[in-house]
Amino acid sequence: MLEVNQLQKSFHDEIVLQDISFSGQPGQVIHISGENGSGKSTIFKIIARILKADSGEIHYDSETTIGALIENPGYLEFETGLTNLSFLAKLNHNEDLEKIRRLMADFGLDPDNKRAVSKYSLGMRQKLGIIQAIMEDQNIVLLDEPTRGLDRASLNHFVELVQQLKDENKLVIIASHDFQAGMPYDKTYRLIDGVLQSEE
Ligand SMILES: Nc1ncnc2c1ncn2[C@@H]1O[C@H](COP(=O)(O)OP(=O)(O)OP(=O)(O)O)[C@@H](O)[C@H]1O
Repeated sequence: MLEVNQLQKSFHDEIVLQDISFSGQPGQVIHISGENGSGKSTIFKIIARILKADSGEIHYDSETTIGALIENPGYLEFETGLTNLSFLAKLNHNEDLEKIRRLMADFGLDPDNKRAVSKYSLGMRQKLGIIQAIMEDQNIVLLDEPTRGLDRASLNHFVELVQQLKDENKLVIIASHDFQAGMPYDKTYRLIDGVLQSEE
């Protein structure tokens, strides 16, 4: 479903990705760990086609949709969380308001709360970002440091959410510094010096 072959990427003279190859299938959960600046976000940006690799190839089916939480997504700061998510889904003509409301409520965000996103905490913003990456039933879900700022209950819900995505046959790829206990990982990699090392 996703094939990543021999990606290379440099910024100016700095080689960030030397040789990145891996593949993922529907229903798999993949973890990529690595230190700050090792290139995790760069891999996601290339898969999401925000950034071009210097060489190498990415293959996925033409009907595949990608959801992504990468770095700090921008929002309409003076609007509510629900308005923001609904707006983003409408841009793709793919709004399922009931689903958005349910995803928010399940994650402890009251969809009817009138608080503007500018007043959201880091964890609340992360939840919006995670919901945005899955609310349109995307087939491949890329989550970059998704658990930043999440409290214990939200972490537990996140683990359940990833299991649900797996059960729904999504391919979920998570990048983070550390290993989250209880996650249903099928493959784990460590990104070191621009190369992915399998941890199995
Ligand atoms: N647009 C860019 N221009 C120049 N250098 C960049 C650019 N994007 C990333 N880099 C550099 O590439 C390296 C990898 O960055 P990247 O954000 O992919 O790492 P990361 O593993 O996601 O880091 P973190 O864990 O801190 O989020 C860093 O040295 C960064 O400074």
